[in-house]
Amino acid sequence: MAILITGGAGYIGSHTCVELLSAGYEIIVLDNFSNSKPESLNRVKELTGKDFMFYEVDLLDRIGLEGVFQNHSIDAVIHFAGLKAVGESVSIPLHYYHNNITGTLILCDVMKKYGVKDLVFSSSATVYGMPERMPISEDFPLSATNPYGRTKLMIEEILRDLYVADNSWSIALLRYFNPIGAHESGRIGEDPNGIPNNLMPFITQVAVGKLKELQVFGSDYPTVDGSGVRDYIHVVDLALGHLKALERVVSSTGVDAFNLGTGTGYSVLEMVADFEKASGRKVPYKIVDRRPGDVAVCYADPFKAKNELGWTAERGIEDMCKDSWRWQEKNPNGFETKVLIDKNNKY
Ligand SMILES: NC(=O)c1ccc[n+]([C@@H]2O[C@H](COP(=O)([O-])OP(=O)(O)OC[C@H]3O[C@@H](n4cnc5c(N)ncnc54)[C@H](O)[C@@H]3O)[C@@H](O)[C@H]2O)c1
Ligand SMILES: O=c1ccn([C@@H]2O[C@H](COP(=O)(O)OP(=O)(O)O[C@H]3O[C@H](CO)[C@H](O)[C@H](O)[C@H]3O)[C@@H](O)[C@H]2O)c(=O)[nH]1
Repeated sequence: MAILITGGAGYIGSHTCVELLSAGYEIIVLDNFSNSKPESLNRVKELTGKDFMFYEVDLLDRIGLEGVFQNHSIDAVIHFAGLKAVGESVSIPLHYYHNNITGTLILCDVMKKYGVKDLVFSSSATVYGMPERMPISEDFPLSATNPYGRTKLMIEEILRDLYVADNSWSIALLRYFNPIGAHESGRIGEDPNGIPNNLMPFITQVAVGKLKELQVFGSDYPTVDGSGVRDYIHVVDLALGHLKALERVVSSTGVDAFNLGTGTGYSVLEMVADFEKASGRKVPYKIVDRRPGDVAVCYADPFKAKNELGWTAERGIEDMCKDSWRWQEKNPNGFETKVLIDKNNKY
């Protein structure tokens, strides 16, 4: 079976490519490298010993995208491509709406034209807005608190409308909780641009000495120690969730949402302690004010994914911390390989 992976050079996409290739799927990867590096795909090849086709194409480039569908007989699409930084989405909302929503509209239209109607979409737990209770199940009310979250919510609704209009589509909306960790080889992992927004890459960059100290956003939440609680999930477990969702979309029709989380929450201070234990490094931190827009606690009810997809997260917090650290320690500059320049400025 041939699967098109949009955004396949990114953090979750590259780990999913490894699992798909290892399971024997043929993959075709598309990315515009707006938030990733070609080196991640070289390493996917290295890790699996398998080759695949890659296209440097932007989803907004309809002609380029059609070229991919003309060259390959695609059976299904896993759609990761999108911009994901919450703060940036508040500053440049039009760019986020255009990239994420128009990109998805063009993708679906081209899929329709080429008779490909099986789709796995990267949604997010952010579509639950400020939930009133925990754990969060898929039937909770949906809302968004920033433009990024609204793109996910709008795309979910667009995909539901698409199914209503043509019920031969088969779509899985995967609502990820907080992906962390890396492939256990330490060859691929998360490589954020600039100062990380998310907790784990910030912690690893403090531990490796690139950043001075972690700022813990808030110590007065109604949680075990006052810091925010989240459902951290190992990126390899998340990747494996996509294989299960893929099996479902290719064998049925409908549109359905699934939480991909572990069902267990950890506080920021617990994460710091677990990371220090797993890495043997100190993570200096200071407590600062709450970050605007953050919820106190967020964790999944993962029952539906277990029941209907046969998927459960298996890797625990120790593996998540160890693997995040191995990746950071072996690749202090992410995928940027050192380039030696001689005195004549020649490579
Ligand atoms: N990482 C998280 O915490 C998280 C949580 C929930 C949902 N998600 C969603 O999962 C998906 C993957 O996330 P990730 O963490 O791997 O992010 P990522 O930025 O590492 O990967 C996304 C990839 O999509 C590519 N891309 C973006 N716009 C594109 C376009 N117009 N055309 C072609 N390629 C494009 C980027 O270059 C990048 O390689 C995203 O849709 C994201 O919103 C991520
Ligand atoms: O430097 C930091 C960064 C984060 N945190 C805290 O660590 C926890 C996790 O924060 P992240 O930024 O890593 O993750 P969020 O849960 O805030 O958000 C992430 O997960 C959401 C889904 O649950 C959405 O997908 C969102 O886009 C994505 O960034 C929060 O309590 C946050 O306040 C800190 O204390 N210091």
